Amino acid sequence: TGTTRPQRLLRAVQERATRGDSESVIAAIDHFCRHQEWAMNVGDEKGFILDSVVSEVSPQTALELGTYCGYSTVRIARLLPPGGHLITLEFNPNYAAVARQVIAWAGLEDMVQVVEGASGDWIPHLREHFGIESFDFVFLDHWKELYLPDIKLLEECGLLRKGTVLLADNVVCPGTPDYLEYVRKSQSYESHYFGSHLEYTRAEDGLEKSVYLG
Ligand SMILES: O=C(NC/C=C/[C@H]1O[C@@H](n2cnc3c(NCCO)ncnc32)[C@H](O)[C@@H]1O)c1cc(-c2ccc(F)cc2)cc(O)c1O
Ligand SMILES: [Mg+2]
Repeated sequence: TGTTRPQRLLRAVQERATRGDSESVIAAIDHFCRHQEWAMNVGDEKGFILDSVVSEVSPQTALELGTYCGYSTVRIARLLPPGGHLITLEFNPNYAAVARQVIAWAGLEDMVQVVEGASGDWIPHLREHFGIESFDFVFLDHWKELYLPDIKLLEECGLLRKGTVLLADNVVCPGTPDYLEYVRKSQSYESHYFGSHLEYTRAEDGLEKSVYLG
């Protein structure tokens, strides 16, 4: 019973990054994934696109589906405006435990709430539990076949408002065909594809940005 990859990723952060310096945490994870072990973080190339969308939206309320080790959580939280807050849902307790430590190492624990549990169970309770009216920004990076059911649930729960920006990872690799068809065909969304590459590789992948029109 050795360590898990997320635990080895966390150790790389604690050994290489400076406490409280979110840029060094991001760099340490990218270094680990390029030179030690590949891991399914959004990565630096797609991460740069994520940064630009988060900076443009400057969300007061943000939601992430699928925390994993907290890499994209740190990328988003470091760019939140004053008073901004990010809720990230993660149903694997071991991943959640690693993510909390990565987020704390980056010094961003005050802006982030890691919620342990399944998105389908939690989304209907976010308003009552966290006093959220609606989300300004949603990052989707959990199981790919759940992107579509989860945004439909967000719609039904009234957690999207005119102008809410959804950003979805992996719409090419592994791919999210039903989600893509829905947001690109629906009159309720204005969608745009940002071509890029699968994290730390030369394979094609990209992010889909979809603005909810109400
Ligand atoms: O599969 C990928 N991501 C999945 C992420 C899952 C994380 O999200 C958590 N999670 C899952 N479902 C839920 C849920 N709700 C569902 C339960 O109700 N509620 C809350 N949290 C959830 C998991 O516990 C993980 O922490 C992926 C693959 C490749 C890839 C590409 C090419 C390859 F060759 C290999 C791999 C690249 C990527 O960027 C990828 O994101
Ligand atoms: Mg991903």
